[in-house]
Amino acid sequence: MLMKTPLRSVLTIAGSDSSGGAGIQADLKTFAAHGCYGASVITALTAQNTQGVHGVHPCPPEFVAQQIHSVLEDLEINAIKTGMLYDVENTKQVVESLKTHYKNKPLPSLVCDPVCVSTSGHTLLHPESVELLIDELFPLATLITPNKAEAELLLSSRNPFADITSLEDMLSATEQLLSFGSAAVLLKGGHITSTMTDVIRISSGHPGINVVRQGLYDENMEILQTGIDVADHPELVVDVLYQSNGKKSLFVMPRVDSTSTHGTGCTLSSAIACELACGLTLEEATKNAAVFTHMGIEAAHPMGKGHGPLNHLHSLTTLKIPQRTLYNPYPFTRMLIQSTAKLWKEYVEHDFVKRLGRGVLEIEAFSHFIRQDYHFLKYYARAYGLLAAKSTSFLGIESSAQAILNILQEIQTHRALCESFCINFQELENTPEATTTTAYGSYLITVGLEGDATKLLVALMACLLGYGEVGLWLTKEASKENSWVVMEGNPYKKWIEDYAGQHYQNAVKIGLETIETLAIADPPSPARLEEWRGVWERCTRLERAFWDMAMDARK
Ligand SMILES: Cc1ncc(COP(=O)(O)O)c(N)n1
Repeated sequence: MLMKTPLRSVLTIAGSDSSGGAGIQADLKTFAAHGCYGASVITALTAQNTQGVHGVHPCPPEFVAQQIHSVLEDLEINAIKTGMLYDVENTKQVVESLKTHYKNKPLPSLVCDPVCVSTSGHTLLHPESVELLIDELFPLATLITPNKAEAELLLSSRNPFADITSLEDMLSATEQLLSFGSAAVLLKGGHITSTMTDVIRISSGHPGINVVRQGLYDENMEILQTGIDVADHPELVVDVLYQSNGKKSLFVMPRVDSTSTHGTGCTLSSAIACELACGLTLEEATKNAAVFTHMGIEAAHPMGKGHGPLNHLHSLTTLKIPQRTLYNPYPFTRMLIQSTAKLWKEYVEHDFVKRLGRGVLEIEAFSHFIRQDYHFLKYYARAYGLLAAKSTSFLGIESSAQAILNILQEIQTHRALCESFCINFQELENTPEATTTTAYGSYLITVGLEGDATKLLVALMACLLGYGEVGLWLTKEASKENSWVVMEGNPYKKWIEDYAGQHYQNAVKIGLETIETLAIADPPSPARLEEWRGVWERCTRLERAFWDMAMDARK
């Protein structure tokens, strides 16, 4: 018999959004994207679209009770999420049904998204229900996930003029919200702009606080650039998690400038419920769910005339979307680059590269580099051989074989280039291999021997992509008026042209397409993703070291 991993079931109790971006529809899509089975209890129907909510038709409370009963008496539910409850009757009913059903057994993880007002400004919870939500539902909840407006509304019911405008306000608001009785509070920072300075100030003022940097910042918490398309000083979104055991965490993400945010709160709370259903800790669940939601916004398609939905199914469908170039053509690769943005920039904009672009790079440095690169390419080709061995489709084998042929061609170019610099073939072959070359090359072989195809491709991409980036960057700079990059009379012109050329850029494109396909066909677990990030970072570091080595060879 086929062994199956247990399917986790998650229930959403929420309102229906006819336009499919928020509510029940967002929740079920998010459950599916997480590989969870989704059940749903509808509290109200809404007639809405990306421009607003045009009507609400609440479900009779008896029927809400009947739906909950039908689901819970039959299915084993591993986590529950509540969203729009709309009125006093239904809020009361949800609390009562949950209490009745779980009288003699533990309530599964309950994530309560206190949906009060839609992004478009429509009331989704009657004001009289707020007290009930606080007094009756929150004490049952594992987590509540208010945004700024919801937190202000909840707090104002006890304390007039609650106004949350800074990270400090957020911290004190979470503390007050926790006193309403849930086991934890996640206050979402989407409507409050923070900077890294704010995060540093808060974390130094609260020694116990855990800053989860989502892999976007280096150890010194400097703001980084991808070198491709991230602003110099990005505005941040910081979510604050406060647990009743006293643990406080900040989840720091760059702000995505997008109007495709309809359903963001529903998606985040649903993703957390799925992660909790799968047994993750609250902190891990929040971290993964925040990344999931962030990527959903990045991968969104413009839809409708107003605030369109995020892409709930980005992890399943990004590659199948015809015009992938709309916002972010390579989300997985971009995420890798962002995770090592500073290092990446140090590699592709290395002094070696800049001097080469100006045509003033010392011949000793280039000669050392080209000889070592010649040795390195042997490892590189062998690693692609391992990739072919790990491929299970002819397409995979073909693209690895093609990569090897490309490397063999690159070797020919190196030999010709060396001759033009008066280094003959024998001299090239006889050059001793430097430690840095061995370190990098043998690391690729090790990853190839021990890991899966995607991990090996991640290792190979740092070189493939980096050289492509260097070629394009220098060429683009050269085309500017009074550019610092000199092509005429530059002894390294041919080298630049080769990497900016169609042939090499085509190889880069194939590499990108392949890695995105692999990462989406077999979505990584958080642990596996972290491992891939580590491989990426190490290879980027080794690339930087390669050019450091060349610079050290100058007399
Ligand atoms: C049924 C339903 N549930 C929740 C929301 C909130 O979502 P948003 O804040 O994106 O409008 C909504 N608009 N409709």
